[in-house]
Amino acid sequence: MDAPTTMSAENGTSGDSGGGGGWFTPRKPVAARPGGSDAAGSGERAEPEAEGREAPDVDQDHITGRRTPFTSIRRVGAGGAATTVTAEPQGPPASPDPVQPTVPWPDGSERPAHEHPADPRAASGPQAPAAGPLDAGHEPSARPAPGAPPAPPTGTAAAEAGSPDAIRVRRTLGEIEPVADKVTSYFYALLFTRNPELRALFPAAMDSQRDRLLRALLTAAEHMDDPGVLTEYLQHLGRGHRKYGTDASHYPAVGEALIGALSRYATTTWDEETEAAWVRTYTTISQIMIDAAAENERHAPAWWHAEVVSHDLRTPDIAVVTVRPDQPYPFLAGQYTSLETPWWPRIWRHYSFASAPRSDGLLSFHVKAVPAGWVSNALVHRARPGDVLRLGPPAGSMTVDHTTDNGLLCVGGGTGIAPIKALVEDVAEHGARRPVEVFYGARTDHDLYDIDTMLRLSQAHPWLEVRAIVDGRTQLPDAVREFGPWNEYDAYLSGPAGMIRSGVDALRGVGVPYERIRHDSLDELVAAAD
Ligand SMILES: NC(=O)C1=CN([C@@H]2O[C@H](COP(=O)(O)OP(=O)(O)OC[C@H]3O[C@@H](n4cnc5c(N)ncnc54)[C@H](O)[C@@H]3O)[C@@H](O)[C@H]2O)C=CC1
Repeated sequence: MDAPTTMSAENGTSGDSGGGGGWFTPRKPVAARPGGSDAAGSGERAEPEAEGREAPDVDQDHITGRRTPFTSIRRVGAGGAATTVTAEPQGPPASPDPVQPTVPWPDGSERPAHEHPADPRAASGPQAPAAGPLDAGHEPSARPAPGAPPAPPTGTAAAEAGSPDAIRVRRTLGEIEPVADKVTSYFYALLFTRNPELRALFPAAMDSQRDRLLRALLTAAEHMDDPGVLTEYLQHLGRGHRKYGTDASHYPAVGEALIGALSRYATTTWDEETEAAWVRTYTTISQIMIDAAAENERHAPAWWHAEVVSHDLRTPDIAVVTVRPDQPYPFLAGQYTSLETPWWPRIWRHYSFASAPRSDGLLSFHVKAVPAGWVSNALVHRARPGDVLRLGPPAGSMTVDHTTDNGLLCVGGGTGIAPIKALVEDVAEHGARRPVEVFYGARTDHDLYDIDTMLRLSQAHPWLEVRAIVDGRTQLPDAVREFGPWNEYDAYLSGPAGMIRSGVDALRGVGVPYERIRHDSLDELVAAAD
């Protein structure tokens, strides 16, 4: 199964993945489903559905009619790159990665999400789109997640708060929310009809993909008044979209399709002022993305080729896949990447690195094949040594803070144990004498596919305690609550979205402040990601 987009305890916002909630509304807390298995909880995020689930119903006049010129978008990231977002009705500025984590089109990512600008421990690694591109969060009480914008204000008063542009943008979003599917269809119909060359940047079947791009754009627009978090988010999106072949010249076309779709469906609130507000907002969004991509291009490839060097089938549906990147791949333990197989071009999924950086440069992933998982099934049942995959940039901020001596409470459910193992190795390499407590949860004994590795680590390191929790009398989060106290620990949760939700609840219930709780994006876990 895919890995997540990383985040710390996060709040709810819409993002590039589909999971619970509409595009433009704050994420509603989703009740944990004890014992249940999340849609993506068991693995790969939902796969894109077949293309064309809905007739676009494109207005030909609209397609060929007046277009909104995005002349202020600079094609190259140089020259006074915008690094902060302004929602003031003036100057141009910057840009996101939709889906997949995203905005860039094709995917949308990067986890997510996962760089937390507001988090002092946030990793500075590349993308998060798996962070993905617009990842999103959930827990309403938690702080914003890395790589994801903060939850929007709620209520009428909140909707009317903020800059004039932000107010107009939110009014548009409020009006189109009930017809979000139609707006999406129309947006892509406009985009591809006017710019057929862009179609090749997207997967052949791309329902979830298309949702990501537009969703990412709208999510970003919704948060234009929060430059601190948004800028980081958009930069991440811009970097993450490089792997899709996104180019600065593509942004105006997307902006025109965006304005075309919004103006068609926001008939009550759309006027010249509103259009001007959207043009400024999109120009800001796209410029940030373009600048981030240009800056990233100076020191990192858009993607890495990675040859499979070993494929270890641990259970009938779980494989440990090890690859050798074609060039150095810098990342931090606890991060994840986006991965594309040769069998499903332009379909990217997130997987966490299952080891801390190794001297031989090899990277390992734990993959669980899930029923509808194109990528996960290919990786588990088809991939063999010699096959070449593509990797996006690393992302995620679920990394170890080496500036503190706090203990680490690590909770890994199923293949969510992968990044936990990497964190343990990271602590070991730093020679720290800080306590690390790992709770490794699984449905059955048989599902504890990596328990031998974890036990070997605990035998080698006296500061490490590993506990296997198999479903039965108690579930993973309950077990964590029974031990403790955890007030001297930083918590890391990795696994199914439901486990993370109930894990956060359990930890908060025993007094662990949310700023000490880190996990990947729940949205990434419950919906298609990149
Ligand atoms: N492969 C990777 O690199 C990574 C995968 N993940 C995610 O981890 C998940 C792993 O899925 P599976 O192995 O199928 O796990 P699973 O469904 O077999 O569950 C693993 C553990 O989590 C507990 N759990 C599940 N749902 C729960 C809930 N609602 N409340 C409390 N506890 C719950 C189970 O009791 C079990 O102990 C996937 O969602 C995947 O996206 C997360 C990080 C990295």
